[in-house]
Amino acid sequence: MSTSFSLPESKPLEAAASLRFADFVALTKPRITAMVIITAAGGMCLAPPQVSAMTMVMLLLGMGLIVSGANALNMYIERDIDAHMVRTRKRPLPAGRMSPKTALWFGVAISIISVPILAIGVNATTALLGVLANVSYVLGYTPLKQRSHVALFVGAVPGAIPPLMGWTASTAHCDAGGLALFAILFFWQIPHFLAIALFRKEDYARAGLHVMPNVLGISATKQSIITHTGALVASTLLIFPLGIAGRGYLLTAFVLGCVFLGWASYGLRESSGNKWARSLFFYSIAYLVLLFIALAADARV
Ligand code: HEM
Ligand SMILES: CC(C)=CCC/C(C)=C/CC/C(C)=C/COP(=O)(O)OP(=O)(O)O
Repeated sequence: MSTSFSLPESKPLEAAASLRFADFVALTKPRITAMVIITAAGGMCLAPPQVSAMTMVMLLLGMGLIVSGANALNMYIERDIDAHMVRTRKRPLPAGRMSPKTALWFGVAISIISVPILAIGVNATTALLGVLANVSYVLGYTPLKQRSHVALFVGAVPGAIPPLMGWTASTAHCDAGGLALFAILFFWQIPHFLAIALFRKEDYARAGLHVMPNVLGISATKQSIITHTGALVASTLLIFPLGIAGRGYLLTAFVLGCVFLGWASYGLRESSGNKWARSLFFYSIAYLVLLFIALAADARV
């Protein structure tokens, strides 16, 4: 379904508006950033040689800054689109509480600062991956979102790089263990976002964004959720034969995965609507947290 529309500009900056700390925090998408940091910390704990406390601090600091910078630049580029969506219209830029220039410089500054922190404090491979993730999210995924629903698969690459960065912080190279963690995060993002795209399809259509339910339809989207959840479960099980985590993890990943697949399949019924999609999105978050707890608790290092 294509939608013709004209985008209103984000509100002009109110003269009296003073810059608030809370708005800078909002610009970093703090909840998503926190979760991304957890996946990076997980990658770091699982890789064979344990890193020093200083490397750990540098990775988490550098990761926090490079992800926050990417998110601020995403909000800068999407300020007019965000003004159209119920979910995003109260953000600092569309609401007129911050000037676009401030957001741009904030995003550029913290992205740049993060690079020497990662390169010197961690290692060159991890810094390079961070730059690749930041640039592909800001200059690849963000503009593509306005053109094609395929953007999701491009955006899932930067989203999957942080656990790999955690791994390379320890090993300095991308081997099978790091790539398995990358695969888990890559596949996890597809049902995570397609569930959101289902229960927010009207919001996305209003903003002119081409998400899968509005392009291929609801049924194809539900099928895609199941296929990618299947690939997610397979990649989580791969962790055991790779010797990264033990039987306790394997059992937990299997049970969590069966629940995910079962709930995704329940959605195939025509009557499963927004309520089901919203619950699948919430389960995706709980699933990832529990999976990483199981990984950390049963790590073989
Ligand atoms: C293609 C990749 C992704 C897309 C398109 C995406 C999109 C979104 C959207 C639109 C929301 C808001 C949901 C709502 O309230 O309606 C959201 C929430 C969330 N996402 Fe993702 N996400 C992606 C990847 C990730 C990754 C990699 C993580 C972390 C590992 C993550 C963690 C979260 C968390 C924790 C929330 C709930 C907190 C919040 O709404 O701020 N997401 N995601
Ligand atoms: C190391 C590094 C820089 C990693 C990048 C991590 C990162 C920012 C992951 C999130 C991936 C993603 C596509 C989120 C949704 O953005 P959206 O634009 O669809 O969300 P919105 O509509 O809420 O703005």
